[in-house]
Amino acid sequence: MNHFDLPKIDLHCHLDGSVRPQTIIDLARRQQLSLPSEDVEQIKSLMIAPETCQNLDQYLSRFDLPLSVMQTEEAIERISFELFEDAALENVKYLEVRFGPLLHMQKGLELEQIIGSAVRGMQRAEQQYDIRGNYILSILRTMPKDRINDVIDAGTRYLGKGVVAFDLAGSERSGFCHEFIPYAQYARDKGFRVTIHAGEQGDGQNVHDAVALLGAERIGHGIHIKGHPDAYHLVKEQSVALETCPSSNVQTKAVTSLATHPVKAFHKDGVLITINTDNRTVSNTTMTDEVRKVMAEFGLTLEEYFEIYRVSVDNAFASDQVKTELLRHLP
Ligand SMILES: O=c1[nH]cnc2c1ncn2[C@@H]1O[C@H](CO)[C@@H](O)[C@H]1O
Ligand SMILES: [Zn+2]
Repeated sequence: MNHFDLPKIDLHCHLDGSVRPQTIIDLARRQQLSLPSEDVEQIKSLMIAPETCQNLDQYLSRFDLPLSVMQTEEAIERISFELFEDAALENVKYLEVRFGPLLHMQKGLELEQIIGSAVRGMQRAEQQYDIRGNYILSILRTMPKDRINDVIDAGTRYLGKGVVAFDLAGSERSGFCHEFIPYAQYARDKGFRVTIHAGEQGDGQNVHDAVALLGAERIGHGIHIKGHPDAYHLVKEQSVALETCPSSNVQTKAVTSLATHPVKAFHKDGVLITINTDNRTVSNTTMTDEVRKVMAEFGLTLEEYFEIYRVSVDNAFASDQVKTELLRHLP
């Protein structure tokens, strides 16, 4: 099967984890920043998280290097454009990219400039390639909460014009949802859709809480609903789609191996699952690779692949018009 040619949808992809290594080198030169190395292979190896990460936190240590060059409007615009370009060139037809605007203020950029730059890069790629997209604004759970509403306010200007949703990301502790209820509510009141990273490193209860307390319509990963009947039933009953990211899930030890990933079991049992990259560079992957790996490991038929593609369309935070276009790719 030619996985490259299949139409694909990626609903869970981080901007800062998907930067081309060569772009890091170019931008560092331009910004007169010193890098640990100027060799593209070296930079690549510093960015890719090992298969043997101890946990999610070790995986998350790989983001400092890309973030160091993502502190200007030009850099953010370029990286956004290149990510959509890379995805379009492997037949990704729709891509939702997320990033944490608060991580891009080290050199004095304002939130609106940061979000605007990301959106402009995406729109430039949309004009040039057969791809559509949207942005999701992530809040890092470990950061001070005093500027969360500022991110939501700045993003509101772009709602429906490139920004669609609110997310919580970063290190996952048990019970984190309780602290974020008013922020998720504020985002929903402003018109943001909600997806939350949960059940990746933390337990199934986090997934339950993300849906019940934060109004999550989708869950980033959600692996640990396996073994948590309440969370499992809630996800199924409320048709919450899981954004699984198989390679990343192996790296962060959300699963012990691809063979033990619950993606196929969930799908067979009627849990809505989607296949995504998480981080193209940090997880050293593409949508083609993720689809190939899952289809090979679990012997998925083309029909099953398109069932999953349809789940992605149904649960995308896209306009009806874009969804109609995406459904045209079904055989
Ligand atoms: O799989 C993940 N789980 C939780 N947080 C993540 C994951 N991948 C990336 N980030 C975090 O999201 C931030 C904004 O893009 C990144 O800087 C990283 O800290
Ligand atoms: Zn993620």
